[in-house]
Amino acid sequence: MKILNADQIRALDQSTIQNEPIAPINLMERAALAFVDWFVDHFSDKKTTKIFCGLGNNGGDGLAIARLLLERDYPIEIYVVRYAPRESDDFMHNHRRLKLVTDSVRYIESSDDIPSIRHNEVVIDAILGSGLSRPTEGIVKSTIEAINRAPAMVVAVDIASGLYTDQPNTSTDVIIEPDYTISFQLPKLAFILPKNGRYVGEWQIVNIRLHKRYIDLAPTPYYYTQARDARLLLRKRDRFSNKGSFGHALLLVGSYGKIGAAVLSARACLRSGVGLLTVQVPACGYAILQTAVPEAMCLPDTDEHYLTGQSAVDSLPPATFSTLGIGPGIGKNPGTLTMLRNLLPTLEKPIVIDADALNLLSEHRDLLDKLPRNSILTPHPKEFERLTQPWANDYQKLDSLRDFAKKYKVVVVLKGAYSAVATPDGDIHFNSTGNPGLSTGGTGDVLTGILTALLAQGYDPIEAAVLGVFAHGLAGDKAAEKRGPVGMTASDVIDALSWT
Ligand SMILES: NC(=O)C1=CN([C@@H]2O[C@H](COP(=O)(O)OP(=O)(O)OC[C@H]3O[C@@H](n4cnc5c(N)ncnc54)[C@H](O)[C@@H]3O)[C@@H](O)[C@H]2O)[C@@H](O)CC1
Ligand SMILES: [K+]
Repeated sequence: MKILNADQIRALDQSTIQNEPIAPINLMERAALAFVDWFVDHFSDKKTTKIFCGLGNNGGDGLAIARLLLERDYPIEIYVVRYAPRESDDFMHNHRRLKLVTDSVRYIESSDDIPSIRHNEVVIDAILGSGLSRPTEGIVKSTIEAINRAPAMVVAVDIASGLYTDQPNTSTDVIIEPDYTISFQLPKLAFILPKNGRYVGEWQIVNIRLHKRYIDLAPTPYYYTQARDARLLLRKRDRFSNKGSFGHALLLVGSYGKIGAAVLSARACLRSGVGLLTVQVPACGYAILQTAVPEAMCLPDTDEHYLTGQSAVDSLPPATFSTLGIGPGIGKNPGTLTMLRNLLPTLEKPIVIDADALNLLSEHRDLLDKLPRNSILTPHPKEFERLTQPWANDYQKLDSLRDFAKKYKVVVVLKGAYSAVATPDGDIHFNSTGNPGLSTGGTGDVLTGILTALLAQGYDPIEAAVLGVFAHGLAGDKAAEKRGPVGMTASDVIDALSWT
């Protein structure tokens, strides 16, 4: 699914109005109805609901929502925040319609007009939407502050008033802090960025049938991966395939005390469809790996505690494997650095790089230029910061992510809520699955195993990253359903992996 910017959202509305065609007021009605459908589902107990409306089309939505909820016998109080002399045409239109069913529209012009809000009430925020162009001030700001102080549930229409759709807010901006945001048709970039969490709450998209062709043609670097997108990427297996059809991966993983990382990445790789798997671990990990993961072949390194790339037994040269996954648990021993230094220039096919392999890259940046094109790097934000530099806000972080992926021609998976997959072409795919339970040791090793398996099977690296991150998050969600986000472990994530 695409994520469009505020200008494109405006143009999309216009395109819908012209091409469907539909009168603007009817499109607003459709939006209001979609909101109300959600609302009556979630707030069926008909608590007193205070609706705060601005003077633009977000306010127009609010007035239409008020009328529709009145028709459904909700106890509604309507407040219009009068911060400017003029209202939008569709606001006026809905104002007239509302007047036909109720007289009790109240106006907020000064702080004295702001009503008190009690804990068993619900607030609908329709003050400002995607038309926001400057920080909130005056009576808008005071009203937002009063709503934020109130103990009531708050539901934002389209986007929280005061939150920009696609650009950074400053730390002094006053913004609604909703429990829910119900947004129209497409997610907004603002919803996906960590610093905005409290200005978004739980968010949901409702479909208002905006012009599909406009959306299909609209250029954007931002995508949001949902189940149907992931499903399209998943390949079917040929009835006549054999284990040779799905590649032979080599994992270079583990060090003394961290053989668990090797086991987790190997198990995840096998659960993700790799044909054959060889795992090279320091000699101390040999018996552990052979016992814990009997499906994998094991190459003990000549070093007891660290990977050096030298194997005690004969093996294929790394470049002959379908792909490699390097990093989980390897540490930063000088011998391991030498291994990486010798290995990278010999490789031509994309590989997966994680954890301490990334930290070695950030400490020896000349190695970045030696990465095989389209390799997948999987940093968490701290590791990514070490590879680049600190950022002032989430938007700068995205710029930095995109620049890095383009410069080194790699795919970067920035892990976290809504993990971001940045491509060498400058696109960013945000993931929709996953939960805070994934913030536990070993889940990164699992992701490395998954991505290595997908590359080994011949998936294009961007598709592998988008699909692998989605499947990893989904398995995390299934593990959390069973154990709760607190109780789940990386092994539960592996057990919950499914590719259907
Ligand atoms: N255009 C359409 O056809 C549709 C629009 N919809 C609604 O329309 C909203 C966008 O409406 P508008 O473009 O009228 O914009 P808003 O309702 O978000 O804002 C209204 C106007 O307030 C002014 N403004 C900007 N920042 C301000 C600030 N900080 N303080 C005070 N005034 C400020 C601007 O002049 C802006 O146009 C969407 O968020 C959505 O809720 C929906 O009804 C769906 C259909
Ligand atoms: K709003």
